[in-house]
Amino acid sequence: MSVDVQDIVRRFGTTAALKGVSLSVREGEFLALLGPSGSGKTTLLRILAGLEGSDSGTVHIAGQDMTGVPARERNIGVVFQHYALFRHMTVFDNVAFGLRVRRQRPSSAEIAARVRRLLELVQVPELERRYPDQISGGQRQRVALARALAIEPRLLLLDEPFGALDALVRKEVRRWVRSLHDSLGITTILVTHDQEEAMEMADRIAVMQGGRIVQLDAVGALLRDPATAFVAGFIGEATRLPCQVRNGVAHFDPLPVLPLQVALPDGPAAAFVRPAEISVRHGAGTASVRLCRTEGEGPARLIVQAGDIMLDALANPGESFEKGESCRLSIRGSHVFAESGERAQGVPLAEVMVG
Ligand SMILES: Nc1ncnc2c1ncn2[C@@H]1O[C@H](COP(=O)(O)OP(=O)(O)OP(=O)(O)O)[C@@H](O)[C@H]1O
Repeated sequence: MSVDVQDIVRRFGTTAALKGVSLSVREGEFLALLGPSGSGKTTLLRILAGLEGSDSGTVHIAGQDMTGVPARERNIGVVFQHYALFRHMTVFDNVAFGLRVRRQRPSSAEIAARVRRLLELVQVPELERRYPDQISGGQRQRVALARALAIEPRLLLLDEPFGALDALVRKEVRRWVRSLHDSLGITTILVTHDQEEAMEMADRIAVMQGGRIVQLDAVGALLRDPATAFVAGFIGEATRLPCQVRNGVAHFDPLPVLPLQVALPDGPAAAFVRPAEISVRHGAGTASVRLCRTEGEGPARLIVQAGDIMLDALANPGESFEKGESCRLSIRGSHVFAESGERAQGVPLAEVMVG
């Protein structure tokens, strides 16, 4: 089902948790709400679920206005990180719960058949008689998901559902949730502050900052074309380099980095440079290699110190550096933001001259 949010505002006392959020989620889409702590992700999710009201704005689900529709009538499955299973109920009873409290309660045989199908689906059929504290964290998340799916929701809301899992299990469970989404086709919204998780799971990502959505795009577009300096720094790896623009050239002084051609007005700016955009060469220079780490077959990852700034960089394939080695730096490209918010691509001056 599609979700359409228009201009939602939500205040808690003097705190504006949401400052006018609009969002359209397509039917069958997997969308992530990604942002730092306090950016309003959970508040938005709770408003969609009907667990929280808004001061103004509207929510439509499948074209239906949700104003005044209580949570239990929205037919939405919700999984929270701390939405613990009922401890005094078996796994079976936890999953059956949503069906038993329905106004039109299915027969016991129907409930049993559906619960068993769901436990098969989430791959824990053998656990139905266990209690929540007799199963692992990953299994608990699977059961919580089965419970959310039991009501055959038209929309699935996941609020940091993998946060309590250790790194290895988290990776496995999130791949599995994505493939489950692909086979069931339920529109899904995931709240997370983990960009790797959002990038791995979602079709599109809504980046939130300070109660607003600052950009909504596919991962590739967020990396290629960040709308604001915040997005450029928050999505993907990038080093922020302060610079001064003078006559269309960004100078990094006092850093030993070659200036870039940039179409921005004169004044202070910030360049966001990804590791692959930094070229490090052997040779006496004013930068030095602090760390050189080889990972598998890819190029070595470097941390290079230039003045007070540490830059993440990649070595050329096959090349490695000694710790402490002096080196020369140049930047192949970057996203540059003026203080006014204006943005431009920074390109090497040499290339401009050659081109
Ligand atoms: N019930 C509440 N009472 C008062 N303030 C609240 C309440 N709920 C949220 N807030 C405030 O609203 C803002 C947004 O909170 P929200 O939980 O939506 O952020 P979040 O992006 O989900 O953060 P996190 O990643 O830490 O969960 C925060 O400043 C928070 O302190």
